[in-house]
Amino acid sequence: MALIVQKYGGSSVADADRIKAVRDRIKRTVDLGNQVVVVVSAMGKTTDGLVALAESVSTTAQTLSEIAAKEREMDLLLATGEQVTIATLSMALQAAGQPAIAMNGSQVRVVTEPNHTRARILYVEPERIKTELGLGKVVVIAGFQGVAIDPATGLPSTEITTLGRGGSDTSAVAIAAAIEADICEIYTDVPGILTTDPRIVPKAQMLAEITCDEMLELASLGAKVLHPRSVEIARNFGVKMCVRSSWLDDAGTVITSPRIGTGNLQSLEVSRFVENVSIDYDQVKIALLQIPDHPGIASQLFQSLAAQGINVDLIIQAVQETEGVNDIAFTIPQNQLKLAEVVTRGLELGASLITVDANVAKISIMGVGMIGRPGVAAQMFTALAEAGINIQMISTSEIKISCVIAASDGSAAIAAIQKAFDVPVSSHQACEMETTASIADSLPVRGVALDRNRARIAVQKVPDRPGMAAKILEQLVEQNISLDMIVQSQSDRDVNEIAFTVAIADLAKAETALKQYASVLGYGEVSCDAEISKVSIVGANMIHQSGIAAQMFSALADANINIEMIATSEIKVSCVVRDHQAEQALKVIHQTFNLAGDHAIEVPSALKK
Ligand SMILES: Nc1ncnc2c1ncn2[C@@H]1O[C@H](COP(=O)(O)OP(=O)(O)OP(=O)(O)O)[C@@H](O)[C@H]1O
Ligand SMILES: N[C@@H](CC(=O)O)C(=O)O
Repeated sequence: MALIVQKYGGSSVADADRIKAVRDRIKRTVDLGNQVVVVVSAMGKTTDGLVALAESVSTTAQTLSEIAAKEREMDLLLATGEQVTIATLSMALQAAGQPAIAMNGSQVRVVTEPNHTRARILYVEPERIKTELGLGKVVVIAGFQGVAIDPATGLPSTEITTLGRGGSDTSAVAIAAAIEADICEIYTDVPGILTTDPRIVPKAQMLAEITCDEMLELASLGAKVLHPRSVEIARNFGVKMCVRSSWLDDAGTVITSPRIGTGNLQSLEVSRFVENVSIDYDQVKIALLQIPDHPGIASQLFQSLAAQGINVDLIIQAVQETEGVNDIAFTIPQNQLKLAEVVTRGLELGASLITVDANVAKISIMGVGMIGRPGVAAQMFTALAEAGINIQMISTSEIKISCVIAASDGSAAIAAIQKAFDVPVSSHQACEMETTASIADSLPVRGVALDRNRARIAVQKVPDRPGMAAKILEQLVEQNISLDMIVQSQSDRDVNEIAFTVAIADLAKAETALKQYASVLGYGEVSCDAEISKVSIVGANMIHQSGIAAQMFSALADANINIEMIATSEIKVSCVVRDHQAEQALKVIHQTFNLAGDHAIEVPSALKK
């Protein structure tokens, strides 16, 4: 007998027929002798409808207190969607002779931080669930919602919170962790995790398994099949997880996590954000300043480096204040400097200047908990600034932030970061992410994701001195704005550009916050662009092969797609492109890495529309 959590997404419970199909699957699982806890989303597109309803009767909140008041009511409204599903599914089970009980987040006591519309789960009380299971019932729980803790008493209040869109996956995994379930099965409308979104590339291929790190990157990059925070909890608590179709009996995709969970059940989503810090002194930085901004430049450069077997590590391309030109900077191992310099200079790409700096080090912090927590990057930059250390280059991924600094600042930087985050130092190698089980037969690129929900902000003429990146980020952290793909490229001028992407919904708020401080902090224009998308490749085995980024850039160049920003990490390369070319970008990249299968994936919920 196993204890199983099954989560059914909106598409799986979209109407009465689907609810009956789900009922039958639950019953079959119970009849096999298992105990089952079910977590559900709102039916179909109910949540979208509720959001639209709210917008139709209210105005945009202006002040912070208006925003807070509206967000509280928004949570009360949105939480009703999931309650419809739990009650009807439980009734359907009872009618089929299966004892069941429906519970909302506050009845279970899914206790969250007191933040409306984006609360994080603090803990889930397992007692009531276990009691009902003991009585032979299926427990049907509303996902996406909880009850806020009362900061004054430290006890649960009566305030309803929601976890942010897509949050029911997170509810399911948190509940699985709390009741120590044997597995958490996520049922959706696709057969599992695919190499990309089958709605854009129908011949996307199924992955039998994927590592938590790969999944985290993909999920944060727009593969909405899993909420990134759910993967974070699964990884921290060692929850076994799989993604399957509620239309099929196929096994689906297993999310593997080699680590034994070390999380604290009393602070499920808010335990340690940063797991370790590492420093790599074997780095040389090459920067090409003011090269023409047109398709094919990055491709030519990195193809030529790859052809010589040069192992490029970080690649950063930032936006430039001058129209039509870009800066590209990258790092490579020390012993490849001469060759890389010859290759780069020989290409004559039209850069106004090529600079080489052999006295640099890369300091990185890593941790799955930093996703969606803007404060972590700011804290890192502040720690470096307080130690008087200048950051030359920044590149971020969802779970890692890397800064290039002067090699002579290395030990002071490590000490500052250790103090700020109370984390151990790992050797550079040990800090690498987990790789897939069978490196030999696993492709370097496992998935391609597209995030169309992003806008880009570039802050120009940022004085090149310690503390600037931290101060800029702090403005956004104060507004609770999450940013990603932070890119700062180094120029030889005494000013830098810092660019990053934010959710489109946060763009106006971010722009206002940054413009307010331009004169105080001494930076130049703040430019915003909502017409961009981010396309990314992810693969845990990417670090074992050179030329992967170059291959991606070439695919884009061949399709005449201009790359406007680049950021890389060990297991990911992200490019910002024009939004109208985004789907094409995803398709050509998927094709260039030969990721397509031999048949089209059916998405039943999409067929119905
Ligand atoms: N790499 C990927 N693998 C699988 N599906 C993907 C991928 N990238 C994007 N998707 C999309 O994710 C969709 C499933 O997520 P979706 O949020 O719609 O599920 P759901 O089961 O209705 O859950 P919920 O209502 O809780 O959000 C698929 O229909 C697919 O279009
Ligand atoms: N119903 C919520 C939560 C979820 O489905 O995961 C949403 O649409 O975002």
